[in-house]
Amino acid sequence: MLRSLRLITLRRLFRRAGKEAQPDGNRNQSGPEKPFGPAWDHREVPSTLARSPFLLAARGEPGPHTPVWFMRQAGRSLPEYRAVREGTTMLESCMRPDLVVEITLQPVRRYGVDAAIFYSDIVTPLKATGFGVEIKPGVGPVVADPIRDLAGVDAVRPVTPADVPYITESVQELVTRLGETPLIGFAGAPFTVASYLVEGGPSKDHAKTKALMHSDPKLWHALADRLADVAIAYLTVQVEAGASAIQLFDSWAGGLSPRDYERFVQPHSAKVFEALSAYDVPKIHFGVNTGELLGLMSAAGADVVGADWRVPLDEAVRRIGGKPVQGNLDPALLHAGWEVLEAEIDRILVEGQAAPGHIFNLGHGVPPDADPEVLNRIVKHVQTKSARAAA
Ligand SMILES: Cc1c2[nH]c(c1CCC(=O)O)Cc1[nH]c(c(CCC(=O)O)c1C)Cc1[nH]c(c(CCC(=O)O)c1C)Cc1[nH]c(c(C)c1CCC(=O)O)C2
Repeated sequence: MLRSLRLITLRRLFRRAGKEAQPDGNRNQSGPEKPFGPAWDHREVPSTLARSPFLLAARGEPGPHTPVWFMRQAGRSLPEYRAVREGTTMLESCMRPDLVVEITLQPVRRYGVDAAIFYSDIVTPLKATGFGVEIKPGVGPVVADPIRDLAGVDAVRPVTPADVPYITESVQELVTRLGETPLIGFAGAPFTVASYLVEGGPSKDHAKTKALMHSDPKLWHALADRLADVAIAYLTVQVEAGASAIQLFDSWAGGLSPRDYERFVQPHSAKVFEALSAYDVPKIHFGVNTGELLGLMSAAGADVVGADWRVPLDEAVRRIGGKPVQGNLDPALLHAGWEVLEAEIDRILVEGQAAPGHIFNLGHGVPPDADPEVLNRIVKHVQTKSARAAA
């Protein structure tokens, strides 16, 4: 019954988008020059979570349309977020399942994105073990005692499920509420989290962190190895509670040379991916300004690699070895007007066809001043423009 209802809904969606099967079953009329991959067999309706557009693309399989979600889709750009967050600090809000569930669902409700991302932060698991970290509004994570020695490393420890009952509870509730929309769990990668812990807060050049790597490699590797364990523990809690995919954010790795990345960072991120391979969930890896690192980040063990706007998406696909790709609209263009945006989106959709699966996203997070109406229009455009003809 449910299955046939979904079939009808999907057929209606196809029709609304003006998509009819072509003789070769391989093309919709309104798309750009190149076809959007192989025809999608409508008899294989994604009636389960496993066949949702996001999970199909992440596994490199064809689906009904190119899935779309946004990094930082939950957050200050949404008035409903600002309303529920009033009077609560960021890290407090992460410990309240009622708020976590509501905030995670807000962009799904508003935009109909193809995936939800768990509302939390990369420093939540540190805070949960009593580590001295706060999130300063408009600034980011700030650490009371920056790490300088092995005693500092010992203050960092992975969470156990008993430390974070609110994470398990929030994920379980979300998975129930989201139904066929996948929930992405996430963690900060060892380098990006280490940068906050060594610098004491946000940094543009990561100078202290880089100096530490080279001057005291033993201490660096001890810290990065511990942070790999932190990420593994945090991701494991989310996956055990029902998250369908994970994303490891190495947002600031783009500040490193490939040589330093390979020596000081890749083994630790690889440890995280290796541990998570025990679960049947796609693993996404993302960083900003990582054009020169895409191959190495892919080789760390990701199933899907995210790219920012600095590398054309088809070139990114080549660099990551032909894996599924995520990206890569420049968030700055959210303010450039619809005509510009539409052309960019269409170009990205075409370039994304170089990959066995493409997940549409921004090249970095939604800025706080983004217009939700613009994001809504992007979602609808990606989903209709990329809709594949039924076979
Ligand atoms: C580097 C990093 C952090 N946190 C995160 C990263 C990696 C992703 C990236 O590169 O953006 C990850 C993160 N942080 C947040 C999410 C939630 C889900 C989502 O993407 O919608 C995710 C996935 C919520 C958040 N994390 C934060 C906010 C804003 C806090 C608020 O609303 O008060 C949100 C919604 C705080 C935070 N936390 C951090 C920063 C830089 C900031 C912004 C500080 C500011 O500008 O105020 C550290």
